[in-house]
Amino acid sequence: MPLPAQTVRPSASLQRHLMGLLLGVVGIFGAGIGLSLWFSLESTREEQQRLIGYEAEQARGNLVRRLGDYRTLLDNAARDRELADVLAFGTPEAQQAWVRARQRLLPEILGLALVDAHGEVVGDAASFRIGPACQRDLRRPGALTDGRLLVHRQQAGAEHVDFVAAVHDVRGMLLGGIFLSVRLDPLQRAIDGSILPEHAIALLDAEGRPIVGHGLQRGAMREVRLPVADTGWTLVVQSPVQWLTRSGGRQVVAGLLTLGAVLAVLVIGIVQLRRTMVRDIVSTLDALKALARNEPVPTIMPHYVEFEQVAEDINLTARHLQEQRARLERLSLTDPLTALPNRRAFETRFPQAQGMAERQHRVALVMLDIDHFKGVNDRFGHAVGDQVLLALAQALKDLTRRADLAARLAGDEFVVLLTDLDAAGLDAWYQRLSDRFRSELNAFGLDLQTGLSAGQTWLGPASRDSIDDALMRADHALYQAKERGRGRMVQYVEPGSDGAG
Ligand SMILES: Nc1nc2c(ncn2[C@@H]2O[C@H](COP(=O)(O)OP(=O)(O)OP(=O)(O)O)[C@@H](O)[C@H]2O)c(=O)[nH]1
Repeated sequence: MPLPAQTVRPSASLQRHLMGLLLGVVGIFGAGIGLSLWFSLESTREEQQRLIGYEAEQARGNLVRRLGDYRTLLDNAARDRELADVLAFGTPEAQQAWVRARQRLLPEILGLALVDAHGEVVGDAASFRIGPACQRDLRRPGALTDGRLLVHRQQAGAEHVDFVAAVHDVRGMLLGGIFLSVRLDPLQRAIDGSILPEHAIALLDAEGRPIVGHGLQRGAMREVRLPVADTGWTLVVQSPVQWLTRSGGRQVVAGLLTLGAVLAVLVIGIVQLRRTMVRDIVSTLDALKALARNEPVPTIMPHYVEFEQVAEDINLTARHLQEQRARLERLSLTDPLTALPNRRAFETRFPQAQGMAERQHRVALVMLDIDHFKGVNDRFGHAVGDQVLLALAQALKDLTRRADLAARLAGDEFVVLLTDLDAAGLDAWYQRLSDRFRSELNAFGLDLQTGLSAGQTWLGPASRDSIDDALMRADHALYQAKERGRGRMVQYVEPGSDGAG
């Protein structure tokens, strides 16, 4: 009974497995590249931030020094006893002369004036280049003492920053002050030299309005803000956002190239692995199919050592199976008692004999039957009967040539195909066979009065003769031999022709 076909559904997919592997490697590499990109971005950001921070520090230092210069100048003047005297006791002319003398010494100064204790400019404010906005500022409470720097941008081309220092008498009484307005250009120069050309810088007042600077932008810029001490001002330095430094960019490109190379190697490797594995599996499958179809089994030569043991086992099993099949084939064509070819072997060989007959060879078919064999069995037993059969088989083996064929059809019935013998040769062969049979019986120690009857016919070409017809003719002739007293060979004669019977 054929075994039911079992279907075992596999749970894992090789392709999925390999793809998973590939994705895993890509993921790890991708994460590595992402991480190094992130580090590069961070270090670029930090580096940029550090650079503009350094620029801002430089600019603030320059600015504070420059402001300090003006402040010191003013403070020194305010402490001068001569100024206190001029303010307290000087005539308007003396006060004016004091101012004019100093005005000439300071080219960057826009305005210079003396102020009384109420914040009013002493003398003609316009001639000292003190505008109404500055005068207003001077009048506000605490303007002489709070040290605030005020920026005035009302007049284009005359933008300036105001410095004020209080002047006291020897007892510390407030006499008034000295007022100084400075153009913004020196402040601009103080901060300009500290930054790279592509960077922007600006000085903002307490309300965030620009005092000096250039190029400040809103939006995606890196920025550093530093307070300018004692002023309420803020210094801002900006640079366009640079995402990656050149070396960081190179690192990322190198990482991507490495990832690409690893991917390519992996993909090629996996495709190759799959192809080679499939080839190994297909060749194994081919061998198994050939085995199942009883065809010559090709020797499996696997590519991978992992398949070596399987291939060796299949090759060995195939060899064993082939040997067993050959043995079975031999057995199926061999009579088990006499080891002569059996009826199947005779039927297999018969077309070859017909071919010979077709090629003008004389091929004789002789059917043999042991005389009174039943009686031998009955009198001496089956074992002796077997000995008799073996004696005839031995005689047939000895007296048939390689091109001939002797087979046991059944029981005590044998058949022989003989090539290239004429009638006389056949008779002689029959005689030799009978004699040999008897001597074989003697050799077995059997003294039996038995002989051989034979019926003979010539084979015709396949187109006009068949195995059944030929056997029937030989059998008919054998029957004639029995009829005529046994122990003889009779040639088949067509009914109606001479000598028929
Ligand atoms: N010992 C033995 N006997 C067999 C074997 N096969 C068949 N037989 C016997 O062979 C005998 C065949 O006898 P037949 O050929 O019919 O009769 P016979 O006595 O030979 O008579 P004739 O052929 O007319 O001379 C039967 O008794 C079978 O039982 C076998 O393998 N061994």
